[in-house]
Amino acid sequence: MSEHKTGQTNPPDPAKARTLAAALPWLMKYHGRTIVVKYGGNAMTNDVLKQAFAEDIAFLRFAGFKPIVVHGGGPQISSMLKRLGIESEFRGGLRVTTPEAMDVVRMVLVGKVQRELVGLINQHGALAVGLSGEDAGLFTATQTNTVVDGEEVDLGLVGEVSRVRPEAVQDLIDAGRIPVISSVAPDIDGLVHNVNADTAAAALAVALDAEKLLVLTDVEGLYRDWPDSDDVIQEISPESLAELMPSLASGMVPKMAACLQAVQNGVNRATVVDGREPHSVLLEIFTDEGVGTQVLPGVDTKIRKAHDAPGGAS
Ligand SMILES: Nc1ncnc2c1ncn2[C@@H]1O[C@H](COP(=O)(O)OP(=O)(O)O)[C@@H](O)[C@H]1O
Ligand SMILES: CC(=O)N[C@@H](CCC(=O)OP(=O)(O)O)C(=O)O
Repeated sequence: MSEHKTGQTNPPDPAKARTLAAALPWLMKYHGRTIVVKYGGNAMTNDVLKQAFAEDIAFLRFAGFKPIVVHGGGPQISSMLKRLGIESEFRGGLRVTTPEAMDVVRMVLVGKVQRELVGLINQHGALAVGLSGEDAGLFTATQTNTVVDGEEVDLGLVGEVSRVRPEAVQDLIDAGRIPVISSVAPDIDGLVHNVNADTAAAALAVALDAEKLLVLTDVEGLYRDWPDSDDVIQEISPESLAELMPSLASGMVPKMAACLQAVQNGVNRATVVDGREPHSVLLEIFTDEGVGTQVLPGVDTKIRKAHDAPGGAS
């Protein structure tokens, strides 16, 4: 016996259809294209944001894109180091990493943050697979130091990516999976180094010839006159960004260096977006302008008022 329910239903909402139809140009543009998304630790501080991020990544995959997640976890590492009573400091946006701290970095990134992201994405289908730079030779690191105020600072077990073997990631993408990658990597002798996640994401985007590098963080984009946050750089060419690099501070140094490295080496565009905004990944990909800072060749620098600045759009 069949049962029929009667009662009030809402009429179909034409606005929903318009929103879907408006996405068509971007669906066509990015169909089958590789997009590397760097998810920063500062943009994963609450559950609502994390769930929205996982939905966005699954959405991209079901829309026919090839998303790859490279994740950070700086604040999560700092809080674990603090709990364990291990001191740590940042110089030039990078964590000075002792062997003792390195154990914690690896444990938090691979064992905690990566596992959590994989679990959240897999709530939308059995798609995500976690890897680190140690898996299948994905990244080889070379120890690196930094220069702060003209002086070289020894960063300990910090590496930059000197070689990428993207085959394992490519295999996963070809199988329709979503790789979720932690930024720790061995050097040629097998000693594991701490790699900034922005740096790792850029290296992978270049090696995979990605269409786009999308970097989520906890600010609206690159502020022109930081620490003043009234004016956001909306678009900038690699040449103008290279000129700006020496004036940048803290976490923006590796982030903008990563965007520059990506665009200078064949990635079509790199964008820094505000990960405090739920669904910022979809907003950036399916919107023409006004979201974050885009680094792309051949543009004049374009500035806009910050959304939360006096006189800014809201
Ligand atoms: N010019 C700038 N524009 C925006 N943010 C800046 C700038 N210079 C420094 N910052 C700092 O960089 C931070 C982002 O880097 P970081 O903390 O490493 O983020 P994430 O964890 O997302 O990688 C911002 O929260 C801000 O404090
Ligand atoms: C060398 C270095 O600084 N490594 C970073 C790795 C994590 C990271 O990059 O996390 P975010 O993306 O959240 O900043 C660190 O130890 O914090």
